[in-house]
Amino acid sequence: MSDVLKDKELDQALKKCPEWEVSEDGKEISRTIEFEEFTEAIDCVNDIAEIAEEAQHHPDFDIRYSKVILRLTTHDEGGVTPADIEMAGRIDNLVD
Ligand SMILES: C[C@H](O)[C@H](O)[C@H]1CNC2=NC(N)=NC(=O)C2=N1
Repeated sequence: MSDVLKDKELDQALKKCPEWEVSEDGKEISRTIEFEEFTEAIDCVNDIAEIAEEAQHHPDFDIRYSKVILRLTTHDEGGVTPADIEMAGRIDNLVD
């Protein structure tokens, strides 16, 4: 059975991660983090990379100078699963 969260389950789960928003197609969640400098953005990506490796669950990163856009989805399932919510929470703990 698929682990993909239904719309209502996803809305409920994101109450704990209010910085994250659902994409238009509902298949991923994203968060944007802004820094003063490019090097801070890169440091943040490196920190997140460490926990992503540990969890074997990896966000997509879009680095735009001092801004980092993170996207999470479970590729194998074609949507957002509890693994994405857990990673979003771990990222929040790291950066907030
Ligand atoms: C085998 C390995 O665990 C899988 O390919 C993992 C790797 N990291 C992953 N990361 C994310 N975000 N989604 C996945 O479906 C995924 N799959």
